[in-house]
Amino acid sequence: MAGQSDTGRAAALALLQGVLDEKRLLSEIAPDAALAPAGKARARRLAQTTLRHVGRADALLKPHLRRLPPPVVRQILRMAVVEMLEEGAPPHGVVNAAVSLTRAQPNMGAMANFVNAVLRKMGQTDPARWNALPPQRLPGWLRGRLDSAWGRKAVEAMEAAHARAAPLDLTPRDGDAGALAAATGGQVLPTGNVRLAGGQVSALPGYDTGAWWVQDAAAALPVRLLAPQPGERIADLCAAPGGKTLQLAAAGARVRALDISAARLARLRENLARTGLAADVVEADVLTWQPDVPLDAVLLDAPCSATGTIRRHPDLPFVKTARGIRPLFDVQAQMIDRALNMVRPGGRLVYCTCSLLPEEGEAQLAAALERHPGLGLAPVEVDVPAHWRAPGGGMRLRPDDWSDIGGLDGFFMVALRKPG
Ligand SMILES: C[S@@+](CC[C@H](N)C(=O)[O-])C[C@H]1O[C@@H](n2cnc3c(N)ncnc32)[C@H](O)[C@@H]1O
Repeated sequence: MAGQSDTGRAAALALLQGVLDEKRLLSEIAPDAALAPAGKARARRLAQTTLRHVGRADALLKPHLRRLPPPVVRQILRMAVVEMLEEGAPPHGVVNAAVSLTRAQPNMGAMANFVNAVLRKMGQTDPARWNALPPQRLPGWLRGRLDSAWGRKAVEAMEAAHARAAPLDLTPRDGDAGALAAATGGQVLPTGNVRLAGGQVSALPGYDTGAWWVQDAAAALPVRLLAPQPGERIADLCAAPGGKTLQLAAAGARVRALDISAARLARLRENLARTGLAADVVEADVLTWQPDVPLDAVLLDAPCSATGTIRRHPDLPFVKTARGIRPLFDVQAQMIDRALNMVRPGGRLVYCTCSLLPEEGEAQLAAALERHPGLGLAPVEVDVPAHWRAPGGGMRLRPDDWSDIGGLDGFFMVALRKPG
């Protein structure tokens, strides 16, 4: 009978096939229902670690493959190499598990000896050789764009950042990062978040009472730029699953949290319930919705390529394409125009995207300023490193920033003021 770890490997293999062979995002692949929560988490972790290092595994495997094996066998080999060399799992167990997994695949029994022979050689690899392999490269289309935007050195630094899993950042509901750090054993970040190495979220102190929520330090900054005041009417457009809604509500604003996705809004409602915070939840399309009265401020966290989140979503580079992303640029511009329509004269708009592409950040800002004469940059009171400030206004954050303390998501954000 298969043990939990074998079942976990089979589930991880299914996730890898979904991403690498079927070009589906991990979030779109239902986890194996037969697995216990810990097994699901392990399968996801193994799949994600493999995705972060596929390029390095291929570099080691290449001399041993006279021709490419069938896709399923290729994924088994890649996963086993990463388990042995990146995770440091004992080769004997990994090789045996990979051979069993190969035998369990339809019509792949004859490949079992080949898998065994290749992986036995891989198991003898000097760890120093693995560690010396360069980080996995981004796909050509994305690498080219980032290279022309930020330069080759920056791209290599971002690739190195993508090889590392993201830490766990928490936002305290009461703003007291010091107390939360003391309770959880975490580190206070300059953004007012608390950083932990990882761990089971629901087991951390304060989870049940909703004393905090999980939110990358970079993702917590747009609300700080908006500087919500108690009683202000603020719409959080594209709100789900609601990290920014929670920040706005915790600041005492009267929040309308709007999103087009009912499934994602269900998660937002759960987050509100857990933290005991209040917002008016609206399922609607930003491109058609209009508030009944003009708003003091709007936060627009627009749908984007999400290329700033590759550290936590290593599946993205294998699934997203330049062609798939391009239509979003127009949507973002339309959303900015709609959002400005919702704000009262003198009101604020914060626009942000978790993207590394200037088309979704700096270029959107420049075009919006051109389309809307009188629209101005709002003063930014947040204390951030000078190099985060983008030359044309707003802030540019990259995953290779803060490399000594675990990095942060890539983002562009800007605060704008509508003419009075
Ligand atoms: C970047 S995510 C938002 C993350 C969220 N602001 C947070 O901090 O948790 C973008 C969201 O935009 C929503 N969305 C996409 N197109 C939309 C539209 N036309 N109208 C409203 N929401 C939309 C998606 O459902 C998704 O939840």
